[in-house]
Amino acid sequence: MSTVNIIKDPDSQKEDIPVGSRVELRSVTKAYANNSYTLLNVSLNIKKGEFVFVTGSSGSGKSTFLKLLYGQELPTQGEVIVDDLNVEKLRGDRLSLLRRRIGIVFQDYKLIPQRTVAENITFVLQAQGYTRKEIQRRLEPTLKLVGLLSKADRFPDQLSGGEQQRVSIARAIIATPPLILADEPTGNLDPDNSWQVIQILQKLNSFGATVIVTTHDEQLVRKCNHPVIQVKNGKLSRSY
Ligand SMILES: Nc1ncnc2c1ncn2[C@@H]1O[C@H](COP(=O)(O)OP(=O)(O)OP(=O)(O)O)[C@@H](O)[C@H]1O
Repeated sequence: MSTVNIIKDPDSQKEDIPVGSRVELRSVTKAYANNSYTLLNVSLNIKKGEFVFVTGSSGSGKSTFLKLLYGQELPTQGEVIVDDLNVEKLRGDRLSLLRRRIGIVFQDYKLIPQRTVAENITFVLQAQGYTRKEIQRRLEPTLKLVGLLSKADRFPDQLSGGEQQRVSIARAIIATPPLILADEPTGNLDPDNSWQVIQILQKLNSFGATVIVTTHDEQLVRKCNHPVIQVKNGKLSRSY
């Protein structure tokens, strides 16, 4: 397992991102209770440090794929591996530790309305027992990276949608996770804001994080030169 380094230089997060995670699906089938199957016997590898898009029509299974990676859903059959960990076998503390190594970004931001930008971003670190000093040390470079240094004291309803999504990215990455999962992060954004979000994710990827982004936005996918995993009829097919 790669180690999570600590942010040292406020002007450069490059040293802070650990070596990215490796992801593997081995003959995975996922069937929900009232449903035939969403994924059927799929195998897939995503290497450390890759940036991949996941596309597919509504209901095809994109979110399910991400949920399997962070243990929100368990496979009906097969194995889901993140780094050297079999996600299904993790329980309690070990599952929490895996989740600390994964930054998750959602389409609807999931910010706490009564808390400021800074509080939203640092809330998780507080819950994880980071010292106040360490939290402060991480906050500024993270705000800088997402372009929100001047808005740390605002509340979510005082921000645009694009800014809110950047807060949610900051929250996902402040602990410098080696794996970033973004589920339709641009689904509520206009093209300019979408592009900003993708550029931030690309920057984190250039620092070493493995990044997996689900999207419906074919234009965005075409604009970037990243591998694409298409989810269709229970299968995952990779473009390269
Ligand atoms: N908790 C659940 N219980 C039962 N069925 C579910 C559950 N979650 C998802 N499904 C079903 O699994 C299929 C895949 O859902 P999923 O959310 O992964 O698709 P998606 O590709 O992310 O869709 P969208 O693009 O609309 O977000 C759908 O048919 C959905 O109804």
